[in-house]
Amino acid sequence: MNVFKLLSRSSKAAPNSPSQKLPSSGAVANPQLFGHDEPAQPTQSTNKSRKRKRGLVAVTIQSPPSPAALPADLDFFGGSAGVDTELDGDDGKLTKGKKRQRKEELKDSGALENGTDVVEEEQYDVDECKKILHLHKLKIAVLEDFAPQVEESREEKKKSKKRKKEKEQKNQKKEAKRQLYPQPLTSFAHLRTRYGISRRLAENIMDQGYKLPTEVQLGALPLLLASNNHKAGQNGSTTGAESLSGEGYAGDIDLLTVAPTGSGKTIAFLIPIINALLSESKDTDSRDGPRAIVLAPTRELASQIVNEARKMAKGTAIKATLMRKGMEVVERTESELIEYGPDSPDASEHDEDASNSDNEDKAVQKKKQTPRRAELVKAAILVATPLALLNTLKRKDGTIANLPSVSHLVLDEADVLLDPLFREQTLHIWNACTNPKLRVGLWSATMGSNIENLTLSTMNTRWETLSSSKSDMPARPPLIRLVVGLKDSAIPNISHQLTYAATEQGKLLGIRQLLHPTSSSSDSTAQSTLRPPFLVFTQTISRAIALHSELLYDIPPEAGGSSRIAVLHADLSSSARDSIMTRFRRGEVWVLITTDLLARGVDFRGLNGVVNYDVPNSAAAYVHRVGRTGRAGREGGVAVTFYTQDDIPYVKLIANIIRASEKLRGVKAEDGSIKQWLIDALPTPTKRDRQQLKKRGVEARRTVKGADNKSKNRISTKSGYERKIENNRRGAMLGSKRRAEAENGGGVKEVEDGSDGSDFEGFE
Ligand SMILES: Nc1ncnc2c1ncn2[C@@H]1O[C@H](COP(=O)(O)OP(=O)(O)OP(=O)(O)O)[C@@H](O)[C@H]1O
Repeated sequence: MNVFKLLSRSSKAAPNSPSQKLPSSGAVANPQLFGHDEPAQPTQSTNKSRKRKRGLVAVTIQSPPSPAALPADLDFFGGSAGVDTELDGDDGKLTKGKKRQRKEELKDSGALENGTDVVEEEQYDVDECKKILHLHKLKIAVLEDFAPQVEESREEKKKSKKRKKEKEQKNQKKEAKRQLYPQPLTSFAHLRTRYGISRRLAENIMDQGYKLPTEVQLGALPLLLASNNHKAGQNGSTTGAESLSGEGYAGDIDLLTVAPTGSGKTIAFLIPIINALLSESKDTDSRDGPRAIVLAPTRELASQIVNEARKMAKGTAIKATLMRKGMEVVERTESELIEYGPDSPDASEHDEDASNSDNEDKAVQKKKQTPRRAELVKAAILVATPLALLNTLKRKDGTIANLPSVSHLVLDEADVLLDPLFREQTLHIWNACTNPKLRVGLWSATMGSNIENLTLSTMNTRWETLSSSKSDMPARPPLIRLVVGLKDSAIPNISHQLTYAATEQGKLLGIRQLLHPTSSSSDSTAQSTLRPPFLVFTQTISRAIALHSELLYDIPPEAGGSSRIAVLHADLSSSARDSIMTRFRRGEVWVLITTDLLARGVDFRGLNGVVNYDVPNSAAAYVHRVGRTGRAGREGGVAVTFYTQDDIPYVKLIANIIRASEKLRGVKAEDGSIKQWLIDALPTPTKRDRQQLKKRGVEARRTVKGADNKSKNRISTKSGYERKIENNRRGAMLGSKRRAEAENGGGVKEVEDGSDGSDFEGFE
């Protein structure tokens, strides 16, 4: 079906003809954002200074598949060239022939050579490492300062201003010293040859069709896997980890990673965890509790991570599960038991959710039918939202149970998990992980310096507390920071449109124009025409619902009508949320209206664009919202942001992000979409403005509890005058209907027109 044609009602607008390449068309050729043009890996012939160490195995970067030019059709999220599209972990099955081919590829690259685990191979020398890391815009540094950050008083601050400047200059020099240049991972084949990861894990990575590591994988995997190997080395096996000690880091580390949206952070943290769990001693008892916990801010993101983990761990003993109500993470004494019966609300929600879960989850559900002890989570990897996990850890006396079995803690979207909204819950869970060997990973596309400080102080406090009770604490690992590209910036591979709509009505006209592009508009702006599927973000749930009902009938029946547009928000039940997500991923829904619930982490591979119907409440929120398109380096995504008079105090935040993103793309300031005159004209929001915006959103659109929010949430093209006339007319008609009914003793109309008259809404 030709979606664009149906929506534009134009015979001229052929989706394949415009020069615009869409994220939904075909597989991505290169998932990397930076350093495309130059070879990622210096070859022997081009670089004579390459050092060769030990036995050499030739490792080549496999050339990415040429993008299969799929039409921009209904299979929006259908990846090709081996990138699977399904939701659950059993997808991506390969035919025997393909499996053999994959194995051959691994074999060619040395990965399966003689069945040995670690094949010693060439290493880059320091200059080569620096060059590759620089090319891919990777910066890796040790955050050495473990001392808690002491708040200075105002006076002290003034006094020390001069001193600070000098200190900063010194620090800049120091920073250069603290930089690390570990071996970059230029091919997934190195995972076996250099780090000896499990064969099955390597195959699973290949099965997903991943050919080239993205930047964050290129930098993070060597750091984390070297750390894994270091542990294994301590147990007596020989590894290549020592070779990192010069310019990289050989020991245990905690890692804080800031990398662009859609750059593949999920597998960057999952691969080392699964590998570590696989190599940990076999006799680890699953009844001890989960060994890795991944926290994510929303249920949608958490269940996506579970799916990724299941794909990566397929065929191994490592299981991943989503935290659901009624599950237990730690054994409880009889007095602490919470009883679940068949009639409990938790049980009913669990029933609804079970359709998406694995056998293990179903087993939990069965046991819950009888009112007794809930089933203990047996999976090694537990993915949860902070509140869901904390609720199960809370004891009757208000204390929180410890999680000594957990040796890996990942905070995905760490900045939001450590933001006031989730901070308390997250820190409770972090502190409950009392294992002295706990390794922590913090991941996001945006990370304020306050989050770095909070991370350091949390680590300090935790360390001090543990050391005071344990005498045999291992040495404290350093916190390493990995930054890919420009910190806190939007991805460079999408185009941005900042559109002044003046009023709320103007925004509605604007979005209708996006829904019904004319052939002329599509021709003139072929580079940045927004095509379905796309996401529409509003500030509040009620505005999302209002916009949905306003646009419900905008899609022509021949294109699927109202079933093509849906709304998703936190007030819906879990099963309704799951069902909408599934329909959107399948391409049944083309326009999904939502709140910031879907702003972070959620991966819709072939999403063509994002509409900020209401401006986001921070620069970081903009980065995350627009990052739902342009995933894994896909070109052609469009981000449209409408703003009105009410938004003017805050728009500069977004304009600056767009400018930085275009600069990253190599667009000159004068050619960019944000002109200098606009930047000059827009007011700079104060710190207080920004804080207010973040906390409350744009005041004019806030939903205030108990107040009459009708006008704020009303989204309609009709003016107040038109609505008044309409209401009057409707009232008059209702009145005359009632009078007629009273005169005829009622029921006459029912016979006449076949309706019961209860929902009569005028002649139309
Ligand atoms: N090496 C790779 N090659 C191709 N595609 C990849 C690669 N690594 C990950 N991907 C794909 O990239 C997409 C984005 O990955 P992921 O969701 O992990 O991004 P992210 O960095 O966590 O994004 P966000 O910041 O929005 O959470 C996924 O569809 C994933 O399958």
